[in-house]
Amino acid sequence: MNGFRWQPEATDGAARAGHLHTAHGVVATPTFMPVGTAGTVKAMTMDSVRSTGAGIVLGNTYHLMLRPGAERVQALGGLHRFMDWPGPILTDSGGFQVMSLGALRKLDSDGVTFQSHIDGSRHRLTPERSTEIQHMLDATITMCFDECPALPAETDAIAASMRLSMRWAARSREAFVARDGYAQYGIVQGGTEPQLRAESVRALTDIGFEGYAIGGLAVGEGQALMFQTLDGTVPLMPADKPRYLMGVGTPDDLLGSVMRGIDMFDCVMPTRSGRTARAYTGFGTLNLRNARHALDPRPLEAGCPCPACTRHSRAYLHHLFRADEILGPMLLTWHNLTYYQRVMQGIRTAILETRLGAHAIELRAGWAAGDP
Ligand SMILES: CNc1nc2c(CC[C@H]3O[C@@H](OC)[C@@H]4OC(C)(C)O[C@@H]43)c3nc(N)[nH]c(=O)c3cc2[nH]1
Repeated sequence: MNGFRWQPEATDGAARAGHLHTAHGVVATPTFMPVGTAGTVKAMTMDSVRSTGAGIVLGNTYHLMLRPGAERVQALGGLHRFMDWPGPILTDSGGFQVMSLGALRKLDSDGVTFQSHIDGSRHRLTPERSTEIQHMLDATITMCFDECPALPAETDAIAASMRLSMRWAARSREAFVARDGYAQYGIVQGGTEPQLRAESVRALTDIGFEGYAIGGLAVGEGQALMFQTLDGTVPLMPADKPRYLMGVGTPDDLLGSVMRGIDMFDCVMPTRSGRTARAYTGFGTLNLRNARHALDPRPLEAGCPCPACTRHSRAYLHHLFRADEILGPMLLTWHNLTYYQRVMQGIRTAILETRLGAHAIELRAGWAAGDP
């Protein structure tokens, strides 16, 4: 019996609330996973990440294999000890980053050869090597090595790419070393084509994984097409396993995706925006570099428990960004991650109380209202 399991708790329509039990602790779902690409959630200490309410953080094969190197992280005790994060860690398999970051790359049916965007050195990733690297990192949740095709693309190109990813999923599963409380997720591909998505779900469930991700989305297709693809794909996925939508998204994306049956999310938005003075709040987003904040003594968001909101004013945050002070990105990243966790906690409570529909209307009204 693998100690890893997703325990359902309540449903409201297609939305689910539950607990993910792993070797590194239990996490409530739906959950938002802060992105810790190179072994750090940028501008945050692990204590501050924990204080936002985050349960799982993300790491990444591509970045860590290039620097400091998977063998070094393993020699130092694995990623949990390296970054001092005792909770669960999910690592992405690197394929997506090679396609979006690798300087030069050659894709073949066996894997991908690429040049590091850091120093130009040559590397190769295959399903076996990606799975081995994630094992060396001691990832709690390992992702299959896949190819995420750029959209829009011809249907036959999407089909060929999905079928390659399914062959790579089988090889990733073969290479996976099962351990109690650890998991490997398959990644559903197929672009926005319902039949191809259905074929991909069948291929992955035939192999059998502890969880299933939906990949190939949040690549510019837009929210309507993303939701339409979820509507056709999620009902085909195993109901008793966790569902992870990769790379998503804005708070509105999270709400609509939870309502369509998604349990897990990752997105660089709250952290990347925190470094560029964009604040996420219950009344929409705010650009703190804007001059209108220069003399505003109010907290960024009334009721937010984060240090930026409990100890400082908008005027101070505005000053920090105008002065290019490191504390600006630190405080605003802390705020944005806190806000994302509060959104997920509010959605989770609404599911437990079977009032997600009403809660969704309240959230959307707040986002539309703008700054009070
Ligand atoms: C933003 N939209 C988006 N991201 C996607 C990802 C990667 C998600 C990773 O990329 C970073 O977000 C840009 C995150 O930070 C690290 C830690 C690098 O990992 C996260 C995907 N990954 C795989 N393996 N397969 C996919 O089909 C896929 C689709 C995505 N769509």
